[in-house]
Amino acid sequence: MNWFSGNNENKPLLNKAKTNLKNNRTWILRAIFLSILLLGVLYLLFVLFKGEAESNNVIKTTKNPLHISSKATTNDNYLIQCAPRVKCDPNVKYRSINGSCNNLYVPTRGAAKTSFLRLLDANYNDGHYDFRRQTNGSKLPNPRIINIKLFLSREIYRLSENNVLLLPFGQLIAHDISGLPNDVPRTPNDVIIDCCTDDNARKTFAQCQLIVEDPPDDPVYSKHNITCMGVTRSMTSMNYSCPLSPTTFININTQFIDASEVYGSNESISRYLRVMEGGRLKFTTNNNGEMFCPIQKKKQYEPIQLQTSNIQYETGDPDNGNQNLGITAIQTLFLRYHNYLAFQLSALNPYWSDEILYQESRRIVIATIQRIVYNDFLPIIIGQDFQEIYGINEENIYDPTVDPSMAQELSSAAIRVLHTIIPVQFNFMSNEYNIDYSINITDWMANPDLLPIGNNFDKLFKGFLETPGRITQPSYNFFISNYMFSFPKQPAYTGLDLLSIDIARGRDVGLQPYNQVRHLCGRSLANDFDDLVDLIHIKDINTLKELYHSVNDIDLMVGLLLEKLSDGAIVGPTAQCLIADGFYRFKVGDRFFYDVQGQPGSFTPDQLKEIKKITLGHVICATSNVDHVQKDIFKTIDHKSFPTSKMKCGNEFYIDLTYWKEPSHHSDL
Ligand code: HEM
Ligand SMILES: [Ca+2]
Repeated sequence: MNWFSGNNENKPLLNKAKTNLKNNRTWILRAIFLSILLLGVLYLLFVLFKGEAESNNVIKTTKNPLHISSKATTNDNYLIQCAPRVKCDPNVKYRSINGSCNNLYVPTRGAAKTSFLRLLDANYNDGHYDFRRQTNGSKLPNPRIINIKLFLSREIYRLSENNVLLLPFGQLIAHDISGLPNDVPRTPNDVIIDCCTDDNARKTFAQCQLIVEDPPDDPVYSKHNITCMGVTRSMTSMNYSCPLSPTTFININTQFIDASEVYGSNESISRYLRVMEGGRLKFTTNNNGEMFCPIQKKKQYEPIQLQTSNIQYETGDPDNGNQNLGITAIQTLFLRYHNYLAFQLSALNPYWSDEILYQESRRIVIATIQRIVYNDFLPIIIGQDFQEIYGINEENIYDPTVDPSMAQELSSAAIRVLHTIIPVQFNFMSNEYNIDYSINITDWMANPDLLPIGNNFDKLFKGFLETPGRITQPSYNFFISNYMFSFPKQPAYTGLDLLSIDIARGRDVGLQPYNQVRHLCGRSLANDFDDLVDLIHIKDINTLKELYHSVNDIDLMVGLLLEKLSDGAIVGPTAQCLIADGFYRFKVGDRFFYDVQGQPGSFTPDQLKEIKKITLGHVICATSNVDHVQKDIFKTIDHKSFPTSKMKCGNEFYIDLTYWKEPSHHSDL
């Protein structure tokens, strides 16, 4: 209604006021003035709020322009449709064995036997399970041919400033956060089917789709008439009675960094591994009385070669603890460390129960591993500065909205770039720091027999500390690229090719091609091969053109391996981005992360101060006869040339647990 209209409704009012037309006019002017003022104030408020909201956005997006977020649409399907419903007690002090109840809002988030996270939706030809095809509809190039043409013959024999210890520690962490079992086809009588030799199986078993055919002119395999690698597809949610589409993969390990490879990712394994006395884990001893993991009664590990080893150890990671001598050694190290802590804590607190001793020791083991990962390991992998600007080093604030799960892109590609640091040899080093002997991959893969012999454990760790590692480069070493898990009945130098398997695995789990993932990590989409020149050498781009139909077809693993390294890092920008994303999640999304405060399981400030002093050097000193370790534990120091650059185990590496001593209750009894 118009204020000035002369309609009947307004007339009486106007009539009442007719005596003072001037007053009336003033009133109108005032009203107009007030309205304008009000509108002005409203506008000002609007501008202010809008500005603040925008600046908030600016803060959110510019504070960490490096952060990526998942664009996948299927991430919660497993949790919604198939994960068990779990009730949590928010006051529980210790993390559960299977990782459930870490996130109190979504209790199964990050737990063992939940799905991997996808950063980008799965890419399958049929949208469900069939391998991705090239953009022209043809099959993707054979992974072995990709290896031969791009990687195999370009090994760089320059040594790294990092030592070999980086390798077993890295693998230990990889197995903490990721477990994707192979789906091995079997006959109804449980006999393993060899997809390579059984033509019929190839057609009938979906698991056999991943086999890699070796080309007739293969530089290695053709000499031995080996024509095929029997890689099998991975277990899917279907194997866990959860049919989902697109195909979804289940991480059988807890997705948090929580030493699940030491304690197990489910209650039955964790119980089995415990003595149930003094908080200790089960162990065996060698002739010197030194501690090793318990020996498996029934050998479980499947690679054919292991069936010839006399022993296999039980660890919290049943699939991988025996895979190679390095991983078995570092598993043993942390078993010993747990039992060392349990013993020390029981001396301080004689009245603590087995359960408390176990849980408190476990809590310190986990904190120690997390500390080493974020303080010593990750800075080498993605670079100290990058880690800093990514915000991974900031004081920890737990954020329950951050999904702590392992990304498929990280597990099945980015972190596998570290397969390039696998060396050919391990050195066993004497007390006098001489190399006693060296063994080749063909002897140290799947063969734990050597570990408990004599002083091999100490000699191996001395070798790890003293031997320069392999530098990351666009190739795996020749042995792991041709002779992995060499087969007993085959000629000595034959086996599998880890690089082909890594490429094939990416297709198995439906990873998006390199261009898409690179784009997720902030690069503009490449329109043709030549646009990759910012990160990939022109010579490699030319080979990529020969192998793939389009720039949009390149496998993620292949692109990651070819990228120039980022400053200060040992991986290229896209792997760096994916690894940073993962380790941000494993930290900020973990309610029990060691430095989170205000949780029932938080360490006291004094305990935390002590934890922050513990390094892998402390662990090695506490658990072995190694007598000197370097401050930067992953840097090579030649003891003989620089004897003073290392520090003596003893006072320097003493772990003070007195802050775990509880006031005695005896007087109350
Ligand atoms: C001697 C050292 C190593 C050997 C022999 C080795 C070998 C293997 C093999 C055979 C696989 C299974 C491949 C497949 O079927 O897809 C694998 C998987 C994997 N590797 Fe390594 N690897 C080593 C070190 C490392 C290191 C240092 C890292 C990273 C820090 C790493 C990360 C991974 C990851 C994340 C997987 C997937 C694990 C899963 O989800 O089950 N590996 N490796
Ligand atoms: Ca874990």
